[in-house]
Amino acid sequence: MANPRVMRNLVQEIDHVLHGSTEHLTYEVLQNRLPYAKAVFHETLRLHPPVPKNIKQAVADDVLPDGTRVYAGDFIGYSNWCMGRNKKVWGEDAEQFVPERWLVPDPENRAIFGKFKPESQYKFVSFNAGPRLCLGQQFAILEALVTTCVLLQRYQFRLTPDHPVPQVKGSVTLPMKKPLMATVSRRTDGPLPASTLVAKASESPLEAHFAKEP
Ligand code: HEM
Repeated sequence: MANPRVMRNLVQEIDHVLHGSTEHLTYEVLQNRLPYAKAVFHETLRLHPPVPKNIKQAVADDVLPDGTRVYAGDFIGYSNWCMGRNKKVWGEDAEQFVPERWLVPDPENRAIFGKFKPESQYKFVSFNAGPRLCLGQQFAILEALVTTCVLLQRYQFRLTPDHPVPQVKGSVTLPMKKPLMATVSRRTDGPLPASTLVAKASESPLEAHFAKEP
């Protein structure tokens, strides 16, 4: 809602793939045909991880990649909220909401927004990493995509005018301090026809994003 460009692209992808119906909302479609929606979900969790910090205990002596010694029994805390915003990890635009960072061109498929490119679980740690990776990760992604598709096919969401930047409370999870105030109205524009999609490759948001890269 705070990013009209992303919202427009998201609605266009959903309309283009699903044609205003939930009939085509299959597992295959959710996995492979909605790369932009998947990118928006991952970009949201990168900047707003529902588990924003964590603590682990070393089971054996070890040395971290930067040379720090760790001894069995030591506790190590880390903030994935900070990791998600770290420019050394995500680049200069780390604090910007840019779903395109999760997409690569897909010449075979010719999908308008390219192909979803997952990151290493040790870089994108919102679902933890390693042997104790979130067991529900794939389920959570599918659930989020289904909900996004169903809602955006039917409703339009707008932040109330002059909405302040939402603040979060410090907690084990990441609750908001105040409710997000929005206006929800039924969509009257119907599914956007494919002709309103990115007309020329040079106007593709994905290519525009890549064009910025050195
Ligand atoms: C956006 C949604 C979700 C996020 C961000 C998330 C994140 C996480 C994180 C960070 C952990 C690691 C906690 C730790 O041990 O330090 C975790 C563990 C786990 N999650 Fe999720 N989770 C999500 C949704 C789900 C769902 C929908 C399910 C089940 C259907 C689920 C099931 C589990 C289970 C069983 C574990 C424990 C895995 C283990 O310790 O081996 N999660 N999740």
